[in-house]
Amino acid sequence: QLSTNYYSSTCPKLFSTVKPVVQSAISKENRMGASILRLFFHDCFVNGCDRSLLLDDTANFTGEKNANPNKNSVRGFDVIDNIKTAVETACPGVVSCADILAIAARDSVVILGGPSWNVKLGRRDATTASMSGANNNIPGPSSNLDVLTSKFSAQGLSTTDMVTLAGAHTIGQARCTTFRSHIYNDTNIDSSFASSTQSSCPATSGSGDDNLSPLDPKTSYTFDNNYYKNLINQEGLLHSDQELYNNGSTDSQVKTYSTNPSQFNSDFAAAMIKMGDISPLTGSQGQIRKNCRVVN
Ligand code: HEM
Ligand SMILES: [Ca+2]
Ligand SMILES: [Ca+2]
Repeated sequence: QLSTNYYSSTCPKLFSTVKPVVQSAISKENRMGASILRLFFHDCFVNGCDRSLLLDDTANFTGEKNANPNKNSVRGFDVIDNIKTAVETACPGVVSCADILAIAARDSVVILGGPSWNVKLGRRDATTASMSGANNNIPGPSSNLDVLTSKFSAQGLSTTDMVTLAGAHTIGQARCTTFRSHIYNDTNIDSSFASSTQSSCPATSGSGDDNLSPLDPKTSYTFDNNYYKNLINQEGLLHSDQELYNNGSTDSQVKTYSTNPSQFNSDFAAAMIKMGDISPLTGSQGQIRKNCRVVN
């Protein structure tokens, strides 16, 4: 039902309106591309890619921003607002926030050197959100391979898709609280990587919880296949990262990607399209929000 040319007559300048806003946000702060890509994932796993995540909490509405996987963690909402403002100027009332984020996620990957793909469009925006869905559906950093597999499977994504999409951790940063246990307690970690990471993440819970470390230290701002090389070197930052290469069924795919960047790139593009297909609102469902943070 979604199509790549959905706005070709109603908003022909859509792509050329979105990309410069994404570009300037990344130029201002390199990390922002990663943050936008993650917004897409955390939204699509809760009621599909309906941008439930973008809705602000109000006195009588509880959204997803304060769910555990999102609180003090997801970021980039102001950039989505800036894109929406630019798109509303070009084509008022036509383009959904749902589609804007799908385009912005693609543009972020491209700007950081990753693959491109044709974004399917025609999604509409939710009028509801689900805090419990966010808490239950989005896998946490201490998940083992079985939990990761089942949370992706619940969204119609295969284990192969999961290993591919986890390659998004080739960019961006994580807070100490999300990897403390891995770097202090796990044994499937390179010892010098563990000690260097420990230097900015104190062992005691409550101290330095928000200190950041790069998910892929060597090429933190480049979308490449280096994440998989890290896993083979036992340099995954999160417990969940290293689970993908821990003598299990996904080891072979990690190995393939570590030596074959073009296969990773083409699989990543295909998997992003697949994730973007999760339960879209179409036709008369939902609405085209005027402001991505509030229901019309
Ligand atoms: C496989 C299961 C996954 C788990 C357990 C996981 C977990 C995490 C955690 C704990 C963080 C750090 C958050 C923080 O400290 O605030 C993070 C960051 C990130 N995740 Fe994932 N993630 C997964 C899959 C994905 C997928 C599928 C994508 C996108 C396709 C993605 C994109 C990102 C990005 C880009 C960042 C860095 C964000 C930034 O720097 O602002 N992750 N992830
Ligand atoms: Ca959603
Ligand atoms: Ca990288």
